[in-house]
Amino acid sequence: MTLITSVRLRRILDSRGNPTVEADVLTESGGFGRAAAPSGASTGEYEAIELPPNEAISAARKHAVPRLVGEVHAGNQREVDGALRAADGTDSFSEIGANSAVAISMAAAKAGADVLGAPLYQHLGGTFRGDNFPIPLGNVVGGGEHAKDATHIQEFLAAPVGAPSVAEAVFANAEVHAKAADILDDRGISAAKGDEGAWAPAVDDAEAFDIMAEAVDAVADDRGFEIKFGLDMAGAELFEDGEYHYGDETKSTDEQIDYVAGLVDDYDLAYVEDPLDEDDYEGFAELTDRVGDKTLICGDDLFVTNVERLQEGIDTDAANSILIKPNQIGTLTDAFDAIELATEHGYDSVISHRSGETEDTTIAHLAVATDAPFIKTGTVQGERTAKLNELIRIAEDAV
Ligand SMILES: O=C(O)[C@@H](CO)OP(=O)(O)O
Ligand SMILES: [Mg+2]
Repeated sequence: MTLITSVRLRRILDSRGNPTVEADVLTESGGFGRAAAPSGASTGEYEAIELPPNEAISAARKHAVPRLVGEVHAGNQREVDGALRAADGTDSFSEIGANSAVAISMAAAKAGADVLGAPLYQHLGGTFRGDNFPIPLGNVVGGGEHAKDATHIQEFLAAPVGAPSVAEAVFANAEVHAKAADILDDRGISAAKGDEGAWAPAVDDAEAFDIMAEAVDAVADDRGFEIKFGLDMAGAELFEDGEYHYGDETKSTDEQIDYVAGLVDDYDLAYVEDPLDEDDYEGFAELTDRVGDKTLICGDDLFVTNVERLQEGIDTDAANSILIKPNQIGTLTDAFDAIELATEHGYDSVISHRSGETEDTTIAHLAVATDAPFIKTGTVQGERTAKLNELIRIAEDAV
């Protein structure tokens, strides 16, 4: 029934206006799935390789499509992803591109779900999934690699930890985003938007903390549930020649650890992603030892959704949370394996978008299917709301 009979690949636009890979997968019994690859700007050094879409498409047509069509079943994700790995032959998908691989992997999953007539989250997670929903971490203010002349810290994220439902959480994050605009306005600060729709004002990081604290408190009061905030520091982007650079100011690794530990206490941060460089397991471990009982210390560029890098983190107590980006590793199978390993060791998984996105909603389904406690997929802007609105629909059983 789910034998793959056709794989089509094309270039479409992503939210930055760059071309990306979209895949259509068809099965013997007429099941259809379509998915597109996202793309990062602050990419980790150890991520799977994204090729220029033209190259990724022609290489996948040559090497992968013949191993899929008439050969594997869309309903058997490990078989599909195994064929993609075999077709590529490298650890990093440098032959067919992680962008082709992830688009095909996700499209096959959707085709498998279509044959069953089941929503994707149920196909991926089984019938007992769909009652628990992730808390959405929403990017409200930011800069770094996602916006010029804005904050050094890449993302200030609203975290509606007390929201009674996923819909309430999604609406609360949008309100925090709107409240931050009001506060900026009151202070006479104009702000463009960064790649993910967050405000990108030319303020220093200290002022951004102030604005976030005020915005989340105001919306929490109004809504009547707890809203905290967190950060993606994208530490690897700040780190150069052995120091962390904040414009003209620099911090040594020890100073950076003290700084982040102080921020966790001062602002009661719910979440800190990539506080340190992507090679610094030791620094991560020290910070986790100091504040890991009060906040999530999450590895993005540190782990790159890779089970070997995650295992090293587990062995060294480097963090207590992992960011999961399917395109960082290339297939849904690999992403699932990372989530399972994380869960087994008490790490919280945060399923994540990329700064370059499409209307694809796979990550919303992945989060529900795996019972992930968090999802990071923006606050406003169509390619972000596509996932947030899909979560609301899943909660209502309306997908
Ligand atoms: O660093 C991150 O977590 C992501 C998404 O917010 O950014 P990018 O996709 O640019 O790597
Ligand atoms: Mg990150």
